[in-house]
Amino acid sequence: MAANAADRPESALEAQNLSAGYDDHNVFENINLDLKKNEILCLIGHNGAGKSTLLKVLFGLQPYSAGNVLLNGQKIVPSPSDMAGHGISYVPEGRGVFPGLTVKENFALALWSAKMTGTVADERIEEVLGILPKLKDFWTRRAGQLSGGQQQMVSIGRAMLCKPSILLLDEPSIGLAPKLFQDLLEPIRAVQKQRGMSILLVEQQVGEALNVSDRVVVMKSGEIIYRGVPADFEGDHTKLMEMF
Ligand SMILES: Nc1ncnc2c1ncn2[C@@H]1O[C@H](COP(=O)(O)OP(=O)(O)OP(=O)(O)O)[C@@H](O)[C@H]1O
Repeated sequence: MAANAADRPESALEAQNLSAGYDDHNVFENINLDLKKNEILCLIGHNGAGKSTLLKVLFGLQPYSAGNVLLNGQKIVPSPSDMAGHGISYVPEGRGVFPGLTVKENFALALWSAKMTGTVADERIEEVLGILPKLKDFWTRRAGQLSGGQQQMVSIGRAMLCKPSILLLDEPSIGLAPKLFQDLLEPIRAVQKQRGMSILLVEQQVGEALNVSDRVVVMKSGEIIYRGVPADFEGDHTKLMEMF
């Protein structure tokens, strides 16, 4: 019997036959990727495969030359401000915290730019500190003086302030030991399940990322060469790494 459309998980953010690149060179062509509601989809692949470019295109930071982007099944032309307005947060590779500001000030700036003030702002901060309580340990320190892992936590915490329905995370593990990365991912996974958030996680630390992902997609030289679930690898993610 054919699957009923109602049985299929709904799409949150979708790339349909998408082509994009830089200058006159396409990094990928006719890519199809569907981030479902309430899932963590892990996108992995070697350096230069096109993963960050795809994330940037989906958030509207980079144009595309062909295809469509769909948000909740509706065609859109993404722009960062519209995407933020739709409850989508993007955490770029390399953290992007304001180094001269304290963690508290980094959060205040994000709340101010999202036009959140007063008790709403206080509640959002409390909520994020509940998800990532370690932030309290360095709340009044300058972000630029924190370790890589602490800065990553600030960057992700800041992205969570607007209670995103979709989170685009570009290599949050960069510069982190596997244990620190695991410590960062676990509370995010917990809140993702609790709130029903969708996360597109670009990663190279495959083992840790697979532990918290629902599905996995492998990209190689601008093409998607594999789609599956972590259980396909029976805990041996080296099989997955051999693909790229
Ligand atoms: N701003 C840019 N201008 C021109 N080419 C770029 C630019 N950014 C990326 N590229 C090129 O696009 C291709 C894909 O890069 P991209 O950063 O998307 O790959 P990636 O899979 O995210 O790699 P990594 O894992 O190293 O971050 C690479 O060949 C890269 O050199």
